[in-house]
Amino acid sequence: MTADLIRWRGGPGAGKSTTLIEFCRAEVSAGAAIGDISVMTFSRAQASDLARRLHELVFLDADPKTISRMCGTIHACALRQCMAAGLIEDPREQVITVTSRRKAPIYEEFMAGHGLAFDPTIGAEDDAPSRADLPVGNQVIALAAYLTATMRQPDEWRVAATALGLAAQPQIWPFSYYITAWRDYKAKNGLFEHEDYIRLALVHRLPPPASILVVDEYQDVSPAQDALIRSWIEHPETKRVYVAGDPDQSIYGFRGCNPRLFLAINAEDRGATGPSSRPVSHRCPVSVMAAAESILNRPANVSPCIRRGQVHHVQPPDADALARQVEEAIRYARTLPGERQPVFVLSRYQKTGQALARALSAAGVPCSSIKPGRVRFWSRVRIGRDRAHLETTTVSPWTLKQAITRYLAGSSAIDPAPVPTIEAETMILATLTDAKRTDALAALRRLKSKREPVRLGDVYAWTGGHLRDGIFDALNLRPWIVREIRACLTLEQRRGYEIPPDMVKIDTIHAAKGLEAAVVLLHTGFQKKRLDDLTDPDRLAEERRVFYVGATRASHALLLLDYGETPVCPFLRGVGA
Ligand SMILES: Nc1ncnc2c1ncn2[C@@H]1O[C@H](COP(=O)(O)OP(=O)(O)OP(=O)(O)O)[C@@H](O)[C@H]1O
Repeated sequence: MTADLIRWRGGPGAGKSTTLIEFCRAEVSAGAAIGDISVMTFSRAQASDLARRLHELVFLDADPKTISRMCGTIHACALRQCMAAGLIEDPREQVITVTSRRKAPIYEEFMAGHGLAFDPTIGAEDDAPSRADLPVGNQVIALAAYLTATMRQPDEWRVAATALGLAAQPQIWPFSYYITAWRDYKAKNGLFEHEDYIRLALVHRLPPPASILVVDEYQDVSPAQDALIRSWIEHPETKRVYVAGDPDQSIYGFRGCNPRLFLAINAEDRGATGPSSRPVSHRCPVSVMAAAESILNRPANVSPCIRRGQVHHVQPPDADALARQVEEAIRYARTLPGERQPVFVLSRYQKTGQALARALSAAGVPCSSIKPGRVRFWSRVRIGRDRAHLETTTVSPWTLKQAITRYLAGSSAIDPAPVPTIEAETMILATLTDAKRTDALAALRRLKSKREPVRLGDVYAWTGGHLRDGIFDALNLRPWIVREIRACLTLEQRRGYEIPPDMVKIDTIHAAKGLEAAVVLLHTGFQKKRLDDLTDPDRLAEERRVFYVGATRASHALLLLDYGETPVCPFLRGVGA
């Protein structure tokens, strides 16, 4: 038996995720319980966004953890099914990813055993100047994942390697030998990469995670994921399936994903089923949509909302000007309705994003990333004045900045103003060492255990008196960290309000897929060595879709940002000028 299957199509902001949430609500009204529904999407960020929205709109009284469990990536759902079937017992040990530092020795052991060059810092992002320039070991790992995701037979491997841009180094053949060796190595050691347990679930015909399946961002499923979901659609326990997607937002071709799979499902169609049935975008205003369509080079599956919106091309010449640009974006976002309006700074490449984060931080604007851990500076740094004396203990520079603001505002050495414990602790860790630190932390713990408030006067007493500006010299941190905290305080004083790190999210366009921000600064840079890729029509189409996804994250203003040395992507020239 095949379950009822509804497919909802629509361009950016057409309400695909919202419609899926409405389908969930209808299922609940018809008697479904949380455990009867499984919501799947592409990335963890999207899964947590969906969980938040389901909590706000459908499962108001449910435990957030229960809702989080019902929402996950397709990978996470497959993994859970493999664990339930006893096929994977200990995912912490058995699931490996190339970017995990903890798992790097596993990859290194295999590479060393085969004499392959390998760089464990290179991840699965589509970031390298050219795939053919990657160390051979990294090419093997990328190709192995691609072959599993695309379910290629060995006689198709060579063609697949060419499609992935890996064939420029014929001297590294035979690829097939290394691919087989890597698969054998994982099988022998009971290890699984993400694509492997999708295949495992498929091979073992594992049952679906729930009887009602909801899949968002279907345009980015790989052939293996598509096959798994189809097997779940056909499973006798499955009652209904809702899928949503937009072929114009398919941006993971380099991992074997294919938008045609979404259109090939035999489903009842809703949403944008033809040129006359374009839904209205609830996100993208007229000017943003016009810019986005010129990037895509054809009409979108959605028409703009009635807002005019703003599109500009900006070219800040240095980090200070970049910081002013971001501050202006935040000032504008703060005028919009809604409590918190984040600003996204999005780039095609992770390296560019990191350079932008460094430049902004140095100029005094705190920032974070969409994917956890990519921009860590404002959440965690190690204590110590130089590299040779770094401790393993860390402090949050953002909490420290808040503590110093309070510290500098104190009127006297016995100021009774209360101080949050976390700030007091951060000040102690960042300024004191050895016995003085131990004593101060013990005093802080005593106050906590007696439930007495910590006073500013206590902090002055523990940290060597009311040093005023001298507190910066007392910080046991590397000088560049102290400089960035000072720069942040200077900007705050000038503008009169704080910009917390989560107000400025810097990441790749890929990481922002499915999400939205009031203002998007879209970096226009394109790797010089990959400009030739754009002569291939399929690659050009995918690159256009990538920047289209970036541009359409903006609900109010899109700023095309030229910054740094990388050449401007050719099809962005003139957009927003
Ligand atoms: N019917 C509606 N009325 C008002 N606002 C809506 C409606 N549907 C969606 N929205 C709002 O529009 C925005 C985009 O909605 P949603 O995320 O569902 O779009 P999407 O099609 O999934 O977008 P994307 O293509 O980027 O994944 C959200 O802020 C959402 O709250």
